[in-house]
Amino acid sequence: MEECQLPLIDLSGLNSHDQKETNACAAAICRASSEWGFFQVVNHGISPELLSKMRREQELLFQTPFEIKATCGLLNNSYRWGSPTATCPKHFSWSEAFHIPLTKINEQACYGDFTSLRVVMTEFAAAMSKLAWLLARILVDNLSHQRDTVDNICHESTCFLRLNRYPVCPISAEIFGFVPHTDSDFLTILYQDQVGGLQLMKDSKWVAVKPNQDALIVNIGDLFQAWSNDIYKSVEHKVIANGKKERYSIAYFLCPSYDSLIGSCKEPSIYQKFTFREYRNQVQEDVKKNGHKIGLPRFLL
Ligand SMILES: C=C1C[C@]23C[C@@]1(O)CC[C@H]2[C@@]12CC[C@H](O)[C@@](C)(C(=O)O1)[C@H]2[C@@H]3C(=O)O
Ligand SMILES: O=C(O)CCC(=O)C(=O)O
Ligand SMILES: [Fe+2]
Repeated sequence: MEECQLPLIDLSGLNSHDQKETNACAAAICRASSEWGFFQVVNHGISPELLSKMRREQELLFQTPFEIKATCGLLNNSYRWGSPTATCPKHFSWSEAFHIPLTKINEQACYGDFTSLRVVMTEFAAAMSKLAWLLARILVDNLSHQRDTVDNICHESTCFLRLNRYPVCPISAEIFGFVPHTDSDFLTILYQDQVGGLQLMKDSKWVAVKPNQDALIVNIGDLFQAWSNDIYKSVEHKVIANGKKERYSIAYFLCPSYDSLIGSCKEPSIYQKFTFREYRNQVQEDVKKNGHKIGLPRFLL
C-alpha cells in the first residue's frame, strides 16, 4: 500500500503580521481542499496536553464493560458497535463509537460517574469547534465574496463528536475498521493515534495516511462539496482493521442546521438544493435499503 504525505499546513501562518504569509496559508487550505479534499494542520491551537487528556479519557470510557456502554444512558445513549444494517462483510465496520451532539457535551446527566470526561470533552469540543469554524470561514470566504457566511450555513445544534475505537481484529485482513464512505457534513477534523489504518482515495487509488503526532487531519464533507459546486472535494476514505493493535480516533463534524438549504455558491449548479434534513434522511434510507451510503450523486441535477 502506497503511503502518502498529505498536504501539511502550518496554521501559525494565519496569525502572521505579514499579510502575504496569511494569504499564502489560506490559499494552501483552499488548494488542498480542492486537490485532495484532505490535509493535515500543525500549530492548530489545540494543546498537546488537552489532546492527551482527551485520549486518556477516551481509553477509560471504552474500557468500561459493554453492558454499561450500551445500556446506562452514557453520552446520550450514543454507543454503537459494528454495523446494524450490514448483511455482508463489505458493509461491516469492526469498530465501536460514541456519537455525541455538541448540545449534550456539557450535560451532567450524560456522564454518570465519568465526571472528568465531561470536563475534558467540553474543553476539547470547544477547541475543535473553534478550529473548524476558522477553517470553514477561510474556505467560504475564498469562494463566496460576502454572499454567504459560515454563520448562515453552519450551526452548532447539529455538530457532533464521534469517539471511535477499533479493536484488534483477529479474523480476515479483508475486514474494514470503518467501511469506505464520505462524510455527510461540511468539514471534519480528525484526531487519530499513531497506529495508522486510515486510507483515502487519491487519483482513483487507495493511499494510506502516515500518522503525524503533531497534526490533526481535516477533510471536506459532502455539504461543502455541494455548496462549492464541486470545487472542494468530499473524498472517500476508510479504515483498515488491524490484527495486532487497537486504534483510537476522534472526529469532529461541522454541520448545518437541519432546515438550512444547501445550495451552490456558483451557477450553474451541479446539484439540486436540499436541506441537511433531506440529505440525512436520504443517506439513512439508502444505508437501510442497500447497506451502503449513496450520498451526493442522489442530488445531481
Ligand atoms: C454505515 C454508515 C454510517 C454512516 C453512513 C455509512 O454508510 C458510512 C459512513 C457513516 C458516517 C461516518 C461519518 C458520520 O459519522 C456519518 C453521520 C456520516 O455521514 O457517514 C456516519 C453515517 C451514520 O452514522 O449514519
Ligand atoms: O478513524 C478514522 O481514522 C476515520 C473515522 C471516520 O472516517 C469517521 O468517523 O467518519
Ligand atoms: Fe469519515
